[in-house]
Amino acid sequence: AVVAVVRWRSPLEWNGEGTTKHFSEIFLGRCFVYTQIIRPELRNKDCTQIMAAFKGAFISKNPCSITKEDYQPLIQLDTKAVPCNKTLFWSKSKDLAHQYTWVHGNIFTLEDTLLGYIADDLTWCGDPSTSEVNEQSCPHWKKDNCPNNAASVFWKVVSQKFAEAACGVVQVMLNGSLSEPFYRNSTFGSVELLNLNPRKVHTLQAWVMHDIGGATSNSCSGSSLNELKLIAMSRNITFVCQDNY
Ligand SMILES: Nc1nc2c(c(=O)[nH]1)N1CN2[C@@H]2O[C@H](COP(=O)(O)OP(=O)(O)OC[C@H]3O[C@@H]1[C@H](O)[C@@H]3O)[C@@H](O)[C@H]2O
Repeated sequence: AVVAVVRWRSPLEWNGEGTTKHFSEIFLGRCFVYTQIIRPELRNKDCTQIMAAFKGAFISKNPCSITKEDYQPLIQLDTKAVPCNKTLFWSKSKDLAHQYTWVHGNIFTLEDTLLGYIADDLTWCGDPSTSEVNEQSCPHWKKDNCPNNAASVFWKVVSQKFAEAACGVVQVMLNGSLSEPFYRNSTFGSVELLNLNPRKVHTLQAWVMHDIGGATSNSCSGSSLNELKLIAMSRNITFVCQDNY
C-alpha cells in the first residue's frame, strides 16, 4: 500500500514573509504622519479606528480566503478623493512614479492617499487560531496557491477604488525597458484600467519611460501600447502616448 505522507502544516509555516515586525506601531505612526503632517485637513481622522478596521479584515480569518467585503469597513473610512486631472497610475515603474510625484507635488499615486501611504511595502496576515498577526510567515500568492491573501486583496480593493474616483485626464507611467510595457493581467491592466469611469475620465495619457542608458525604443508605436490604446478606446476614453515624457 502506498503510504500517503500527509505533512501537517502548522498554520505558521507559509512560504511568504511574515507580517512586518512592529506592524501596529508602523501603521499608527504612518497614519499620524499622514493625517497630522502631510494632510493636516485630515487631522480629525481616528487612526486607532482605521487600524481596527484594517485588522478586522484579516485577523483570526483563514489567510487564503480574504474577500473584498472584508475590507469594506476600512474603505468607508477613507473618503478623500484625488482632485481631477491629478491621478497617476503606474506599472513596473513604482520608484520612478513616486520620485516624480514627490518632486512634482501636484499629482498623486495610490501611495499618496491615506491607505496606500500606510500600507506601502508592508506585509500582513492572520490565522484562525489566534487574534494576533502572524509574524512567522504569510501565504505566498503563488507558492502557496493563495491569490486571495490579505495583501493582494487589499491592493485590488484600494486600486479599484482609486481608479473609480479618478476624473478628467489620468496618467499612467509604464516601463519602456520591458518587452511588454503594458500587460493585461497587471493590477493596472486588470483592475484600474477597467474601473475608470468613462463618464468622468475623458483621456488616458501613457508616459512610457526607458532606463537611462538603456535601449530607447519608441514603445508608443509598439503592439503592447497599441493593445492599451484599443482597450481605452473601446471604453470611450481618448488615449495619448508619450515616450520618455
Ligand atoms: N505598494 C503598492 N502596491 C501596489 C499598488 C500600489 O499602488 N502600491 N498597486 C498594485 N500594487 C501591487 O503591486 C504589485 C504589482 O506591481 P506592478 O506589477 O509593478 O504593477 P501593477 O500594475 O500590477 O500594480 C501597480 C498599479 O496598481 C496599484 C498602483 O495604483 C499602480 O497603478 C502587485 O502585488 C499589486 O498588488
